[in-house]
This record gives sequence, structure tokens and C-alpha cells, in this order.
Amino acid sequence: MAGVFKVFNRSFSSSASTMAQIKQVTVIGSGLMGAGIAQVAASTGHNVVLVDQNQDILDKSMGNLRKSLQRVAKKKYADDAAGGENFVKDVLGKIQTETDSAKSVLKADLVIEAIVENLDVKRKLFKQLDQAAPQHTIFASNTSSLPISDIATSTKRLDRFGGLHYFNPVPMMKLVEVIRIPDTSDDTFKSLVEFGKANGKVTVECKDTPGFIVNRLLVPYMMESVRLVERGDASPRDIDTAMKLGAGYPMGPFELADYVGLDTVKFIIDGWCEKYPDNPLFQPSAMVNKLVSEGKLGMKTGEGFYSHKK
Ligand SMILES: C[C@H](O)CC(=O)SCCNC(=O)CCNC(=O)[C@H](O)C(C)(C)COP(=O)(O)OP(=O)(O)OC[C@H]1O[C@@H](n2cnc3c(N)ncnc32)[C@H](O)[C@@H]1OP(=O)(O)O
Ligand SMILES: NC(=O)c1ccc[n+]([C@@H]2O[C@H](COP(=O)([O-])OP(=O)(O)OC[C@H]3O[C@@H](n4cnc5c(N)ncnc54)[C@H](O)[C@@H]3O)[C@@H](O)[C@H]2O)c1
Repeated sequence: MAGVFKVFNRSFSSSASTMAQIKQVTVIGSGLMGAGIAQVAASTGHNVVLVDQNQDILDKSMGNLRKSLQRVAKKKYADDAAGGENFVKDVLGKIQTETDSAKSVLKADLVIEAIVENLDVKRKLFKQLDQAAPQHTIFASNTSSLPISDIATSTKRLDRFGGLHYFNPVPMMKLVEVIRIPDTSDDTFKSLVEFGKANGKVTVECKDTPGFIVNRLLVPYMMESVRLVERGDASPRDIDTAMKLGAGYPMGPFELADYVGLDTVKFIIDGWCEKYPDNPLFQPSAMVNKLVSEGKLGMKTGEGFYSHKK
């Protein structure tokens, strides 16, 4: 057993460290995850540039971000409304928006990518960023399921590349998975761990393997739940009730799939099935495919396994 744990017990020499302190963060993609990451980074004192494809998307994201911040403030400053308002104002003041991704990284210590789960699109983005960003800038992807190495090889900074995997909703979920590829330097890895901690999160380390820790367990569980329904064994509602009351999960698998986004779930399972076609845990589902083809992506479109229309 000792050998199994060996890789995770590396010791780092702090005296030789050139570990960068991360102050300026660029978050690319202002969707569900990017907006949450920007919110948490700014709430913990970092200056953030939030990037998306156009200003309309960014304006909508900033609106969602403000609402989320107000929810946090309501709790944090329960008896101090003015303090809560100042908190929201201060955090928003630390976030700039930008539509030009090359320009957005000019001063960045760290770039966190949270765009669509598509390898070619991510590689194209990082190749462009690699030419624009300063030498010291660390790159990280928030990918749910793609190999970090496959994304990193689009750049010439493999030693300054890693994975930072946050969870949805970012302001509430306490975990960040930190992924290193064989070329990630100790200093880069340490900086990523420190950044996760500076965000107020608990960090865990995992090798660059499909789904890292959480999704490697969670996604097959969600797909197996769908297969229960496809076989006619139980309804989504009953499965959700069973897993909440019988296993203590905060959401059942169908509520969670709608929350994560069925498009994201489909991207993940299709990608793994293509790469590992013989793994029975990585098989796609006709039911998920149909919902996605109908544009029923879960909470973000108002309908998925459930209707979320108000
Ligand atoms: C696929 C990817 O790669 C990986 C993933 O991300 S997998 C998904 C991981 N996430 C999960 O498993 C989430 C499971 N669900 C949960 O933990 C909980 O249901 C939850 C934290 C989302 C919501 O909590 P819950 O008690 O069920 O609901 P709710 O009453 O709406 O929220 C409780 C409090 O959480 C806070 N909250 C929830 N969402 C928030 C957000 N987006 N921003 C700020 N605060 C939020 C609020 O303070 C809220 O209190 P409020 O109602 O007074 O505003
Ligand atoms: N949804 C989740 O629960 C979850 C959790 C952890 C990780 N992730 C991962 O995070 C990433 C983002 O997921 P999401 O759920 O936030 O997606 P999303 O669809 O909500 O947001 C993606 C955003 O990226 C923008 N975008 C796309 N291409 C871009 C480009 N070239 N430049 C700038 N912006 C671009 C889109 O306009 C969109 O606003 C994915 O890799 C996903 O797998 C998702």
C-alpha cells in the first residue's frame, strides 16, 4: 500500500521556491462556473478580469453574480445591512469584464479557463493565450472531464499548467480538486493549492485521470440512475427522494443533473465513451441525448428532467 500513496506524499522545499503570489486572476467563460469562480476569487481579495464572447453575456453573468453575492451578504451580514451592501460593492469593484481574451491576460498571474467542455475549443483558446500572457502566468483549466495534458499541450508552458476543478455552486461548495500533469512544476502546483486555499476552499490532489475524484464517481452514478428510469424500474422523482432520504445526498441524481446541465453531462459521458468504449460505466443514454437535442438542458434552460419554469 505504501507505494500507492508515495506520489501524493512529495515534500516541497520552500527555501528553493519561486512560488508566485497570485493577485491578478483572469477567468475565461462567464457561465455557471466562470461567474462563480470570479465571485469567489474577488470575494477573497483578488483582482479579477472576467471574459466572455460578448458584452451581453457578460452583463447577464454580472447580474447573476450580483444576485449570488447578495445571497452571501444576507447571511454574512445578517444584522448589518449597510455592511452587506459595502461587501457587495467592494467585491463587484474587484471584477472587470472583457471580451478580448488576449488583452485580458496581459497582467494575469493566473488564468482559469471555464469555457465550453470541448477539447478543440479549449486548445485553440490556450494557444492564443500562451502568446499573449507574460512568462510567469500560470494556466489552469476547470474542465470536468477532459485530460489536462491534452489541453496543456496546445501551449509551450507545460510546467506552468494544471487543473483547478471547482464545484457548482462555487460560492457554496467547499472543494477544489488540484490536478498536476507530469510536467507541472512543484512551484506551479503549490501556487494552485495555495490559491484554492486562499479562496477559502479545501483542496485535494488527483492525477490527470478521467473525472479526477468527484466526477469519476458522480457521473457514472448519475448515468446509472438514468438507466434505472430507462428500464422502467423507478421514476426520477422516486429515485431522487430515495437518494436524499436513504443516502443523505443534498440533491437526488436527476435534480443534480438538471443543476449541472444536461449538455455538460452529455459532453462528459460522450467523451469518455469515445475514449474508453468498453467501459460499461461510460455508456451514453438515449434519454439524456433526447433531452439535449430538444434543448432541455436543465435549470439553465428552464427544463430538463424536471420543469424549472417559474
Ligand atoms: C460536473 C462538475 O464538473 C462537478 C460538479 O460541480 S458536480 C455538482 C456538485 N454540486 C452538488 O453536488 C450540489 C448538491 N447540492 C447542494 O449541496 C445544495 O442543494 C445547495 C448548496 C446547492 C443548495 O442548498 P439547499 O439548502 O438545497 O437550497 P437553498 O435553500 O436554495 O440554498 C441554501 C443556501 O445556499 C446558498 N446558496 C445556494 N446557491 C447559491 C449561489 N449560487 N450563490 C450564493 N449562495 C447560494 C444560499 O445562502 C442559500 O440560502 P438563501 O436561500 O437564504 O439564499
Ligand atoms: N456545470 C457544472 O456543474 C460544472 C462544474 C465543474 C466544472 N465544469 C466545467 O466548467 C466549464 C464551464 O462549464 P459551465 O457549466 O460554466 O458552462 P456554461 O455553458 O454555463 O458557460 C460557458 C461560458 O463560456 C463562454 N465561452 C465559450 N467559448 C468561449 C471562448 N472561446 N471565449 C470566451 N468565452 C467562451 C460561453 O459564452 C459561456 O458563457 C466546462 O469545462 C465544464 O465542464 C462545469
